[in-house]
Amino acid sequence: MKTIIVGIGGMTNGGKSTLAVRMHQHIPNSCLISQDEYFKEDSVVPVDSNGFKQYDVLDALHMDQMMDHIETWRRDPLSFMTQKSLTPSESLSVFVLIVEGFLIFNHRPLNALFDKKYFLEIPYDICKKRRSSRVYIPPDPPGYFDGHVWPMYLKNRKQMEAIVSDIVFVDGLREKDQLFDSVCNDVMEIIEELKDCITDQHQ
Ligand SMILES: Nc1ncnc2c1ncn2[C@@H]1O[C@H](COP(=O)(O)OP(=O)(O)O)[C@@H](O)[C@H]1O
Ligand SMILES: O=C(O)c1ccc[n+]([C@@H]2O[C@H](COP(=O)([O-])O)[C@@H](O)[C@H]2O)c1
Repeated sequence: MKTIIVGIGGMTNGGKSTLAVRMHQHIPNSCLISQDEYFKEDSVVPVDSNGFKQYDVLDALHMDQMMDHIETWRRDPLSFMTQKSLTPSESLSVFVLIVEGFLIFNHRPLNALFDKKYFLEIPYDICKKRRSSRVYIPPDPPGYFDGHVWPMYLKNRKQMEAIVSDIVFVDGLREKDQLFDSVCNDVMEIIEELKDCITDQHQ
């Protein structure tokens, strides 16, 4: 049995969830873990001097819990799938974990686990526009994008680039189907190579 962990990182509204969900639906024996599901409760997230909640930092996330879940998958991907009510395919040779989120490459212990890293990027104006039509809980207060989200993106990206080198940057402006085809085909090629290795070992 072989495993592969694929990171779908990128800026807010870059298209991470859209791509990752579709990849999960397409790739046999894959599981999906989304960083958005690990945000701390609003009451414990600090506020800056301008009154903006500091959500766009690793400290606003339960990264310990996220790492525990990833570790559970690594120990036994088949039972992880079963626990998530996912049906394993008949060919059980390669298990795939897709990890999606805006700060996945900023957390060093997680960073070390990826076999392949993709980062979706879009320009400032498109990002601001996409974000303005999305409703978070709690919703973005007026001025939040320019006062917190964008400056933190620039800071986090700089930090990411200082600690990671092998990221494949993906243009998030590409049409959804095209974007999916290029990233998913790339991952499927890696899976096929791993399957060939397994076959060779058994011959
Ligand atoms: N390739 C794309 N082209 C145009 N719009 C997209 C694309 N990918 C995602 N979107 C749209 O952008 C918004 C944010 O997408 P989402 O996948 O939730 O982003 P993220 O998970 O990175 O925050 C959604 O309205 C989605 O439909
Ligand atoms: O999901 C939540 O609980 C949540 C609560 C407050 C804010 N967020 C925002 O979620 C953003 C990251 O998610 P995403 O899908 O936009 O990449 C980040 O920019 C945060 O400001 C998310």
